[in-house]
Amino acid sequence: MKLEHVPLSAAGNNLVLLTDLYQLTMAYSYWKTGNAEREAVFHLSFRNNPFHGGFSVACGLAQAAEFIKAFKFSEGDLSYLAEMRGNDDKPLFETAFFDYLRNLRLACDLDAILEGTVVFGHEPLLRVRGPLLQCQLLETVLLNIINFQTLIATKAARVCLAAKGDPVIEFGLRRAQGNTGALIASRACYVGGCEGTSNVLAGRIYDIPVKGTHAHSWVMAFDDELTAFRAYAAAMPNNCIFLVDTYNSLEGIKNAIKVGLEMRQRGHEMIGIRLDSGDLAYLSIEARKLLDDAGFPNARILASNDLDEHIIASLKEQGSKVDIWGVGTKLVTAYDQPALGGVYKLSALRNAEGEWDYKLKLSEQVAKVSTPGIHQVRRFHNEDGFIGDVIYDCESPLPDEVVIVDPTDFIRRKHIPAGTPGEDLLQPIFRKGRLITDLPGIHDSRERTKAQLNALHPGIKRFVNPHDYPAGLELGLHELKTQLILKARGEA
Ligand SMILES: Nc1ncnc2c1ncn2[C@@H]1O[C@H](COP(=O)(O)OP(=O)(O)OP(=O)(O)O)[C@@H](O)[C@H]1O
Ligand SMILES: O=P(O)(O)OC[C@H]1O[C@H](OP(=O)(O)OP(=O)(O)O)[C@H](O)[C@@H]1O
Ligand SMILES: O=C(O)c1cccnc1
Repeated sequence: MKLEHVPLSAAGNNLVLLTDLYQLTMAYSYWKTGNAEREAVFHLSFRNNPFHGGFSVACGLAQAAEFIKAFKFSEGDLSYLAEMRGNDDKPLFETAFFDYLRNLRLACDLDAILEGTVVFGHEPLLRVRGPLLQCQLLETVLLNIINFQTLIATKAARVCLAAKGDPVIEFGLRRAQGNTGALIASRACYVGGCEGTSNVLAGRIYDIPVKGTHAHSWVMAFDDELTAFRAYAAAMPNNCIFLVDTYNSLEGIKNAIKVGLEMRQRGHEMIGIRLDSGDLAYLSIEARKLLDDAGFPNARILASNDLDEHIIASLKEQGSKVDIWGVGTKLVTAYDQPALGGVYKLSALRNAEGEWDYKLKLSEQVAKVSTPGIHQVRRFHNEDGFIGDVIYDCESPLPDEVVIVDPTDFIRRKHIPAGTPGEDLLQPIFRKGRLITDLPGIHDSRERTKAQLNALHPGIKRFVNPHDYPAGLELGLHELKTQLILKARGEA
């Protein structure tokens, strides 16, 4: 049975205080200075694809939507805030602010790129529009949700690409970053392309197929390996993948074959074996020969042991005969890049005359200068797949012939001829705080990842020096940004 309501944490769905204190002190100050209700636009984006890769996979929208739906300050939350003191030992917040928070109902619009969509640096994954105070209160938790899940879905997609269509099972729970991190990592791994997880609660909560073998402790609990395999086959004849490396892998394979033949006489078939140490290329090739010669051409060879996309790719190149990959620690902890650097930036604010003031944050580094405006992303394609993404300002219609300008190097441009087909990626999800669409389920999001990766040129998916996918600013938006940079520096 699938759980009807997916709790976001042990505290239930209401995570309104899962934020940085400065969001609340700013919210209070917007309220106090009469700025709380000014209409604002923020975008959530990251600058660089993780793992030195050429693409990322968007993930986390489902949980972000759960958070927004449940957003409400409880009496307990307000009492806690009422106890906070400033450096003069007086209350940090006025009592009247708690009445404001008590009655606060989110009235923001959220537009988002769907889970499982491939995305690139600088593209807005989310656009939040609404009262300034409310948009501000969403910053930290949206970053927390989208940064981690996009990172892990991207890692999973890379591991699955390396496996070239072989099933990948996620085994990460025991070494994941806490139990909530493990659960949500299992979900992101499935969206990214894994076929299942060993994590039973993740399976129940998110409807992910749950799979597994057995541990070394099972073998060690008996006098010898053969006895252990026989006992497992007797107890669990319909789920036998024997872990063969407790003492000696080649002997272990032979013991698995012995027990597999005995199982056959009783009308059962072993699924296969698991290798968990040693040279996985050599051992899998030997295992395949032994299994085939013994009449088990369909027995599967599962490999685990500190795998990641690079080791899997190398094992494939070495001609390994592994056909299922169990990947844990390096996947769910994003071992080689533990965080995605997503940011959430204010880009437009209504002024007293009711017009938009476009906002930008300067930086010495070109890549860190934020982009002003109210953005949408149009993805262009031809019969071979995706050819380029343009970030444009919704207030100015796209020209017939689009010029995409690289946000970190304005000399690099791509021209998209008039009439090239394309779709807008940001889709309306919430209007005035109300969910207005059925979000795709986890299985659809996983299918989307597969289809999206198929539409990317292989050069963009390679692990070493991937080709840069053209994703950047529409020429008019680039020019507007340049003017605003010069103005902010007093050089206009
Ligand atoms: N043929 C291979 N090519 C590249 N990497 C491999 C190959 N075979 C195994 N590996 C990887 O090399 C690493 C070997 O790990 P390690 O040095 O801990 O040895 P081990 O065989 O696991 O020994 P232990 O008995 O301590 O578990 C693992 O990450 C494993 O996935
Ligand atoms: O290496 P990972 O990618 O993280 O995959 C998970 C690992 O966890 C288990 O080892 P562990 O030593 O914890 O238990 P075991 O006795 O069942 O092997 C399993 O055998 C894998 O080696
Ligand atoms: O089922 C397995 O083989 C498994 C589960 C968790 C961790 N390592 C292996």
